[in-house]
Amino acid sequence: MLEVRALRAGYGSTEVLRGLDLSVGAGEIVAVLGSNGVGKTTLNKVLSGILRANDGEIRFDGKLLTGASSADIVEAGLIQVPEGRKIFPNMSVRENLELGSYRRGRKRRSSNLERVFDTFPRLRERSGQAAGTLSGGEQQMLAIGRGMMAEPRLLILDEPSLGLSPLLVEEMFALICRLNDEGLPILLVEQNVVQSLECASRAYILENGMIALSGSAEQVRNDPELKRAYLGM
Ligand SMILES: Nc1ncnc2c1ncn2[C@@H]1O[C@H](COP(=O)(O)OP(=O)(O)OP(=O)(O)O)[C@@H](O)[C@H]1O
Repeated sequence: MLEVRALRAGYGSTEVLRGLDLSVGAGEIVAVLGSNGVGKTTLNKVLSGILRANDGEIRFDGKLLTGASSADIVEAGLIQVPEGRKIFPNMSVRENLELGSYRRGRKRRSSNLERVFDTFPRLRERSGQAAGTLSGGEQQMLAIGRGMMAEPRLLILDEPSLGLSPLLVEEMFALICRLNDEGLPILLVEQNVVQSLECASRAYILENGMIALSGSAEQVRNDPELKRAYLGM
């Protein structure tokens, strides 16, 4: 459903993405993995319409989205949960969630809210609480819940495990796997190679703005170069 071809993007004269190809099929969970500064966030900025591509193509269900506005991208169902969660700490959990559905009518908003509360009972329990008082794991759930409120056809997660304790990281990946089991396609952009490869069906390793390695999670996990560089084996 998502096809990215020969994508080039950067900041001024600094090119960060240098001809990147990737795809996500219906029902898949695909990981884009790489260490600090390889261009993961830059890729997400381009996919969400915040940063303009210099060259290449982004298609979603055949529709060309390169150069489209963020509003059109969201309308197409390509929904991103940004790195660092970007929740509003002084607003309640419910108000934060409702922002995710602000383009929908009241009825749709409230049925989306029920669906999110069913997926995240902890958010229901804390719906009236200021979002800033939630734990780090709960804030990440809130960010994902807000993404779900926008009725995603594909969910892009930018480093969802960042800053979480090991136990919460386990919980977060279990949640991501569950959302995908329920049929939601996911592009998982992560530094956590081990956990992501357990969850993903396919993976891409991003290095210097290009795909250095790709294949099934199994193939990528067993690649000798990856084992040496990322897993210290
Ligand atoms: N606004 C910007 N202006 C100039 N250069 C930038 C800007 N944002 C990022 N960069 C540079 O682009 C490169 C890729 O950054 P990017 O944030 O995409 O990496 P990343 O893989 O997401 O890393 P991290 O895991 O640290 O978020 C880095 O060298 C970074 O310094």
